[in-house]
Amino acid sequence: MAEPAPGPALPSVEDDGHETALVMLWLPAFVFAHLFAGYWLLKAVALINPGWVRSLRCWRGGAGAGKVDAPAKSELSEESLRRRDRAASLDSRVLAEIAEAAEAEATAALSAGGGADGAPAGSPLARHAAAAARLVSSSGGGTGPRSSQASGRVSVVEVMPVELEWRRLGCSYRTNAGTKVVLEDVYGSAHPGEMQALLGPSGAGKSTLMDMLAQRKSTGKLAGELLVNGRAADARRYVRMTAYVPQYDNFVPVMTALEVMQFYAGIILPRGWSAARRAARVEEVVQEMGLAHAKRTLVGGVSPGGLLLRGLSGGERKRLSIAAGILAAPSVVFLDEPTTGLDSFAALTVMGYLKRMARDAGHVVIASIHQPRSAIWSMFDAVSLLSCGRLMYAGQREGLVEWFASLGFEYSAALHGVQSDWALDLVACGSHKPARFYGPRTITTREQVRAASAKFVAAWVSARGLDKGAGSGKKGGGAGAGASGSGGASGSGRGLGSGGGAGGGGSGSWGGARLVSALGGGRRGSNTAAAAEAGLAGAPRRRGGKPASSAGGGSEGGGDASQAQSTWFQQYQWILRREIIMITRNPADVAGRTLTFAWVAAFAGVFYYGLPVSGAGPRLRFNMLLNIIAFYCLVPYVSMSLYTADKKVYLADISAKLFRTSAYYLAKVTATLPFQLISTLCLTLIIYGMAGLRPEPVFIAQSCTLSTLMALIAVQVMHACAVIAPTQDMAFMYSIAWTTVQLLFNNFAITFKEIQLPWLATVKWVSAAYYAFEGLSVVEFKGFKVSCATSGGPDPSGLAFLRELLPNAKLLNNKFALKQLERPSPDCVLDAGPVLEYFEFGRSFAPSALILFLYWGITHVLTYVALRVVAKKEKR
Ligand SMILES: Nc1ncnc2c1ncn2[C@@H]1O[C@H](COP(=O)(O)OP(=O)(O)OP(=O)(O)O)[C@@H](O)[C@H]1O
Repeated sequence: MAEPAPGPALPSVEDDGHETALVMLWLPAFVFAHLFAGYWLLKAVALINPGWVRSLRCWRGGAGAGKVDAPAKSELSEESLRRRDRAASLDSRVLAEIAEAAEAEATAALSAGGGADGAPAGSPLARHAAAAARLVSSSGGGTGPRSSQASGRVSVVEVMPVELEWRRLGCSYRTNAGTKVVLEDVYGSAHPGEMQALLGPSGAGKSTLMDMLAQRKSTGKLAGELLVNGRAADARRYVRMTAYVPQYDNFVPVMTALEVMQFYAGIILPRGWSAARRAARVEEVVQEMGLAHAKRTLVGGVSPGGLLLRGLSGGERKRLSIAAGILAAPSVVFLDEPTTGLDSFAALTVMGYLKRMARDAGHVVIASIHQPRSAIWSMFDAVSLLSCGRLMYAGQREGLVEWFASLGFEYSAALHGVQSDWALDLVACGSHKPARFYGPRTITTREQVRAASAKFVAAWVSARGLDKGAGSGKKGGGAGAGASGSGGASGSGRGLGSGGGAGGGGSGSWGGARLVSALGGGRRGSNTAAAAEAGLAGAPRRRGGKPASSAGGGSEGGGDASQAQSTWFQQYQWILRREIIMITRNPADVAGRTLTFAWVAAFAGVFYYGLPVSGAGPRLRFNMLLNIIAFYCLVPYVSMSLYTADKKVYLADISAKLFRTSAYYLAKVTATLPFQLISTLCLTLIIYGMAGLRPEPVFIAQSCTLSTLMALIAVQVMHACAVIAPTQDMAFMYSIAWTTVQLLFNNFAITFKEIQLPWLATVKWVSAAYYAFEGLSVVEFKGFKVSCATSGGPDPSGLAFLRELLPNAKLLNNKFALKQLERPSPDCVLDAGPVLEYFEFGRSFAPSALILFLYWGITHVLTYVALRVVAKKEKR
């Protein structure tokens, strides 16, 4: 390969100009990386820990200059912190009501009047019931649906009232032990303005029932029918007229409560709404849910990367979930155990808000709940009680005791305490129940559960005329099964058999014809502008608009449901905004990654600092180029937790059908790409400059392009693995498999022609490292001249040069060659090109860059397809 030839002036590390140019490459990149990361880090810290900023201002302004209103966190005792949080979790209106309720409690305790729920006057139960009643009565009594206008507020939207009825619901799974029936023959109904509890012992089937009612269940063998205003529910529309508030939310910890609401408003409110109207609706719901004081507070929690952020209290967070759920004024709101994880006071507050929301705006609220305390229990209008997948009772809350009394199971307030506790104890089977705790008669076996359930179902079916065939549409306070009296007693006129006409196509149902017409998009007069804009089932309707008349003749199937969603571009914009917030406010993301890249590059740069342009040059340069590629393959591992956290957020959103995957994916790429480019470029420039690779701008640009593409591929592969793999550990395994291929199949440590099994060499085609290494090597070595005489040291001859370049070469034993090379002339240069020939590297920059670009594109397609597949597989 030695080919003495006259050539251009050689670059040399000793050359001042060259060295300066390279320093000018890496030093600014290093400084920029720190300024850039520092900027985002400070912004994140200022948001996460405003106390620091306040202290900084104080310090800058001198003692006393920056008056701090609240005592610093450290100055507060645990108890005062707790009290402060508790006070902050309630708006003044609720506090006033609670104070009033407490006063009423005291009065009730002294008075001789009758207690609620049949509890003795003055008992804790009666006092709690009174307190709860006061808590939710902001504007007079009554349990029927009422508009928020009635309570003196003018709302931006109005809820479309919806009547639900479900019949013969069943669910079973195939298991190794045979078919497991988890729900059988479950009936029920729910009415506008009603808050209904799904109650039952653990494993009774509450979640299964709620998932079925919310039409979000896709596993198991499902049976039965769900009627919306007397008609079979259209799944697509139904999902849009309902909201499902899961037990655990999936909010981004670094977003404020207001930003969360704005995001949901941007996505789920109708596309035609102006920004001002959206903002008004957000403000309205924030006020409704008592979150006004917490608008600028971070949601908080554990951010991806493990940082624990202080934010909203448990109760506020739950209310934020509910607020996000009701933004689009859904007709039905399902809540999976809304009080789980809350202390009893926060639980009472949340349920108080829900109750008021149902009653004032006319939502149907259905919540599964475990052991509600008495005050919460008394807020429910209706209850469905399950045991072992069987329906034990469904109807007005007040009718529960009466129904079980008719079966011979007596309730005693003194012995059993809260009715809900008694009911749960009564229907729980499979264990011994001593009479001194449970009373003389109780249910202990599955057979007894089945018998009691069969009696209730028979009573329900008969009360609704379902046993005489569908379509009879029994209307009004249908009696039956001992619950009728309580239905009447509630003043709502809804007993066990009341409400929606059974299969009557709306003819006998409450408001059914009117609603069906409105859903179908009937007549779109100017006074129903919002509904027309939305054009969807259950879309928010402008307050004051008359309901669309049935004369419009529309049917439930006639509307253009797709108009209900925000446009693809709106979704893109809002997701983009959220993504930028997510990555810039998470110190482990943009700032952390940029700093990691900069320091990895600096460390490697010190290691390879000022590579010689002598015989050892090519070997060391190859080595360094391969190491750069290895860094690119390894560094994205630090972000694996971010990718898996992203997947969780995506799955939660997509299962709620919030947006399209394509909008999400493009927004994500748009948000992350600039930051990825910046950190990668910093890494490349720092290492390139410190090592002293070819200083000409064209080579720098080409090297940066190839390196960046390689880095983007590595990042994208990690992302794809995080999406494809079911767990983070598996994601690591998949990524390691890919990285291993990159590290082995690059043609350097072992060339492809040296691989003993020829078929194995074909793996090189999937090695991005191979394409990148070839491209970078060609850029570095093609036309690169190495001085024969620059090796220095005690032996400045070409022999020393050769020994550096080819330490194991047999050539060095050849006397003839040695003689020729012993005394190279001072202007002797060697072309490094033949080194490329040895590795069979010939592909020039452009095709290498193109291949890497396509590779990158394929990884994106793979990630996108994987996202769609996992979304489909997300079953409940
Ligand atoms: N995929 C499944 N395969 C088999 N059984 C299942 C499956 N999903 C749920 N189950 C069973 O269905 C029954 C009802 O479960 P579900 O979660 O609805 O009860 P739950 O009343 O909500 O219980 P909890 O109050 O403990 O959450 C349980 O016995 C559960 O083990």
